[in-house]
Amino acid sequence: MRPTKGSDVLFFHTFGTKWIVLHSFSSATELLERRGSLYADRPRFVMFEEMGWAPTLTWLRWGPRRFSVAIVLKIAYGLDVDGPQSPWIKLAEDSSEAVGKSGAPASSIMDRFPAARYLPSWLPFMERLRYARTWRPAIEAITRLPFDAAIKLMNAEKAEESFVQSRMKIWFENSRQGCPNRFSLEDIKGAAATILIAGNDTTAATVMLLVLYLMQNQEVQRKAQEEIERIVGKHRLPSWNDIPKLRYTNLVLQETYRINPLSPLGIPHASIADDVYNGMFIPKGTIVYPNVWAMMHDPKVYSDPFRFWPDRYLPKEEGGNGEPLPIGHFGFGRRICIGKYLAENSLLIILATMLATMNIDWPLGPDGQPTPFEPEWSFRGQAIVLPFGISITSRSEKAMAALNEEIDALQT
Ligand code: HEM
Repeated sequence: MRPTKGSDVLFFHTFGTKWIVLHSFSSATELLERRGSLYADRPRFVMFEEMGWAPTLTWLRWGPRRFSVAIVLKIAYGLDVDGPQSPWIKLAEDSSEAVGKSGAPASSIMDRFPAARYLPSWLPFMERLRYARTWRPAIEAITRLPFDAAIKLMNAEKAEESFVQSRMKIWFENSRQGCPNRFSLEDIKGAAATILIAGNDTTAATVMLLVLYLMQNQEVQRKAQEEIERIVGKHRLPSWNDIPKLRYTNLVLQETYRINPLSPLGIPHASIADDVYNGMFIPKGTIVYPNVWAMMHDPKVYSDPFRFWPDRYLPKEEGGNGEPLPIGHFGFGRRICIGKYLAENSLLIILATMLATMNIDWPLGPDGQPTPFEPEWSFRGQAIVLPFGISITSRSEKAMAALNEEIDALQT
């Protein structure tokens, strides 16, 4: 590979592995979207295999298993979370913890030298192998336990329509008729676990970011609340029909994606064949990281990029700066997040409901006044804000009554 001066692509070799990091929207769109079929593979995630992740869709190589993507959005198991003590909550929390702190995908010594997984884990430089082994039971539990519970419901003929149920029906029927199955039981388990993990963890982490930025930016919160009052009124909760009309609220979400993309370096792709980009030769098997963080904070695209300012996307005549909505936080091309519409809709209805029902402020200090503080972050793999204190007051009795009614209806 030969770099061109001032290139938006950084490349390097480490012990026989070729890497490129894409720093601009244009290089990421050209390679991962327009030439997407060439970059649809994943590198091998040896450390994640050690953690017990192997059958999970996000880490799968490109190939016939891709069929799962079309269907994985269906709700995974048909199981209920019956209250805050539900064992499924603890299970999901453990796996989130494991993912959140496992480091950037494909970046451990084992990913470079797969044989390193057989070295003793007590060696000082094998910290990530120790981490993988410590968390392996949590990953295995989330792959196995809800799946077993869904099968139990099926056997008792109590199962509701779910992803696992529909796939298992096909699997059993093919087996009964002696027809080959295009997917294995491990594929079904992995795809179902993906819904749970990829969906739960990312959405929850983004809700925490929304709360943080609303707390830190009181004027943005007021402006979004005014929009909710104008479109929804004060006497009911926002509904799905309101969502497309909540333009500023949507910009608050877009600005949250931009200012802190959860996967700052994306999830790496790998190239399937040799390619040439801007005179640069990219050999087959190169690991490709989109540097989403750099794209989202490029001062040539976003003025004052570290300022949380949803108005930046509004046209100039409306007091904004006409800047482009962020892309890349859900990935690129053929491996783009399949849950993006589900995630976006869930986040918008949560955000609109929070804005309608509560004022979010800094936590109160000993003097009873809102007291600003610096939140703490974890940047191991995902960029997530750690739990922090807030103060919440209800906005209107009617909105709170409507919220309580909804909660009661969910619990019965
Ligand atoms: C705010 C929420 C979310 C964010 C920021 C997010 C982000 C991402 C990113 C960056 C990727 C990698 C894309 C690439 O390689 O180019 C990805 C992949 C994926 N996401 Fe999400 N995601 C979110 C929610 C969800 C939800 C709700 C689901 C499922 C219900 C989901 C399922 C998946 C799956 C299955 C993949 C792997 C796709 C593949 O490898 O082909 N995600 N996501």
